[in-house]
Amino acid sequence: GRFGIYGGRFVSETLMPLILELEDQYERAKTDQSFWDEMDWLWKHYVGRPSPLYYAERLSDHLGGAKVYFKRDELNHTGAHKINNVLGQIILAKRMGKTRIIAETGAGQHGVATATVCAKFGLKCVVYMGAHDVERQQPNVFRMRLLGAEVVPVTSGRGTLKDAMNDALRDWVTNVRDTFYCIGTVAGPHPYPAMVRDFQSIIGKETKEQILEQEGRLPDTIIAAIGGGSNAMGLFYPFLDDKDVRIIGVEAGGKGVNEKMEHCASLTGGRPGVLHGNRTYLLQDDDGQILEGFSISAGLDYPGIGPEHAWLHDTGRAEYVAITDKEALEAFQLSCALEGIIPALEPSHALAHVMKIAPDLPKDHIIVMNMCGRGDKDIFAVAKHLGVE
Ligand SMILES: Cc1ncc(COP(=O)(O)O)c(/C=N/[C@H](C(=O)O)[C@@H](O)C(C)C)c1O
Repeated sequence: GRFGIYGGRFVSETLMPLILELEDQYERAKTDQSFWDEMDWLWKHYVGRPSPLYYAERLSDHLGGAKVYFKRDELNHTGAHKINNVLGQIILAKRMGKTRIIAETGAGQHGVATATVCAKFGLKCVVYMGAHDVERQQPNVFRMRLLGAEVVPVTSGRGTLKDAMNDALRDWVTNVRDTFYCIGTVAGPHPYPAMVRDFQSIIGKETKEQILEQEGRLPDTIIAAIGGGSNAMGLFYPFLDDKDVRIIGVEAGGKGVNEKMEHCASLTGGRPGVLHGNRTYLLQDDDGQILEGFSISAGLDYPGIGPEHAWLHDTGRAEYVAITDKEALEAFQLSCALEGIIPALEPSHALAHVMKIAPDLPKDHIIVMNMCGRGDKDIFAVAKHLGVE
């Protein structure tokens, strides 16, 4: 469960039996064809996979350089990539006889995906969400409740995602018998980061098939936004051994990566530490206190990053850059204007970096960007930022 010195399993003793049972279930499921048959059926008939690989022609012409493709995971059921992972974890939870699912959420997409799959399988669902995020992602809070989930606003700490994850872990320790913790990103104690990556890898597997079909070769650059890093790991993982494919992760630069730490660029502006059960890069002060971080996008507003990204960063296999709120808002508007696609603020960060690099790249350079979520949840927040009602 290690990626170099990153990853591992830093949990309280009371959780160990459950973590070991989960690891055993996952190891067995990995080679169990009936598990993947059930996943494939649900991905096709319930999620609507494969998601299209779409050539954004008008955007590419406007940028005047590389050919830009969007991997359209915003077209999945519930409007983001989160459901890819939730399906896998809940099938495992059912196999473990669990009847109550808990989850943390920030942007609410993971919460909505968890509530959705619980409604489909008739499982009880409790979602922990920072009070601040409850405010800025109201549409998703209402959707979760419509789907039958209990949404618990978290006011401990500063009432953000970090506190929601801590409260979810506390719930889990108290209810290990009937409860399964469905983690929304490639964080948490082993096996979560590897398991979430494996479920999200459907994104990269489809992309590889689709780009070979449409262009007859692999992309030159693949790029994705990073909160905890699950949509990025899902796109990147099937390409790690294709050394000619340049890999770029885009973190939330907030108001700018500076000493005021008003960002969530854990790799660019953080250092190694332990949080939520794994060792990775974290935003922390000199005493090791985890900082809140800042981003216009709730989905990237996480002061840590998946341990596998920390390793890809240190080994140089992937590059990691930071995009500010302002740059993300510009990309958000460009996607609407040129492609008729309202992106979530999260993938808007990846698009902002595409806008930076595409113009200077040759016309036959192929970029694939993960359009990991749609912007319905963000339109009121964006309207406020743009001063238009
Ligand atoms: C549309 C969309 N795009 C990207 C992300 C970033 O999460 P990763 O893909 O795991 O880096 C997110 C993250 N959403 C989480 C959530 O909905 O709970 C997030 O807020 C937390 C798990 C960090 C998202 O909603």
